[in-house]
Amino acid sequence: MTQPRITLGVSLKMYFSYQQTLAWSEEVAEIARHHPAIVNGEVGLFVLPAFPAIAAIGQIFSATAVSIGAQDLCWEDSGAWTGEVGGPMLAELGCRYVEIGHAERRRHFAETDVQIAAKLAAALRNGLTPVLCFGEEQQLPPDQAIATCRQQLIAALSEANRQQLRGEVVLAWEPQWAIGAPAPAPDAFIAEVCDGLRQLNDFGDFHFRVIYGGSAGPGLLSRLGHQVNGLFLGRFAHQPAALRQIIDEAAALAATSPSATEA
Ligand SMILES: O=C(CO)COP(=O)(O)O
Repeated sequence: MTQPRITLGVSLKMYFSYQQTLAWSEEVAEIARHHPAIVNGEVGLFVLPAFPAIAAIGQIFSATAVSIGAQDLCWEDSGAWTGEVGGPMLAELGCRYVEIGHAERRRHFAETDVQIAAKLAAALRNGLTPVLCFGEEQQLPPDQAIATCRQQLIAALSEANRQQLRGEVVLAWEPQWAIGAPAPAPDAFIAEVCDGLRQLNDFGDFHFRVIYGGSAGPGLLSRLGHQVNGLFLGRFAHQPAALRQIIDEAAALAATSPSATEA
């Protein structure tokens, strides 16, 4: 599958009820069916609902170019793991993506670097694209933020490297202090850290896309331009009209991407 020029992801976290998730998905599917940049694949959109809604939204998005995924997975594929969901079942349900290591899982569920690394390996083993979340806890100068993120990435990719797993990994950089905040991190800071992250090349043989998350919403992508490969959205995608605006911004950016002008 060719790579989209701009990638947009939405995690619905645990905000919506089951019925709200379906209603929101119907509206977003309607947008996606008609939006040229989604239809032609220049802008990629993936949606990560709560586990029980995966099958139903898979149906809703089935006639669109929107991909679906999960917000977590078990590091084991099957067996006596009460309450967990394994990669094989996610793949069976039509998931293309799976989120790993979100700050809320690290904080509230005490997920460790070792577990996150094992989950990332499980995702790749099952043909799922990991959306690897990482980011510094406190506000730091850009060079220190990059160094902190680098350590997290080395840890998260270590098990996949050890098992010589390969594939595409979406790097969702989310400074923890910018998650759930009124506004995203400052534009210049995002640009500098994303640039630094893209230049890191000591992680192994993966194909990376770097997307920014943390109170991202309409307007941000236009301001950042080609400094990011896309956005990972939370609350500010809850209104389908706001998401449509972000897709419009992504489409405008995709049309001016270096690879677009070369083509
Ligand atoms: O954590 C995020 C996406 O997973 C960002 O959430 P908010 O945009 O709601 O801060």
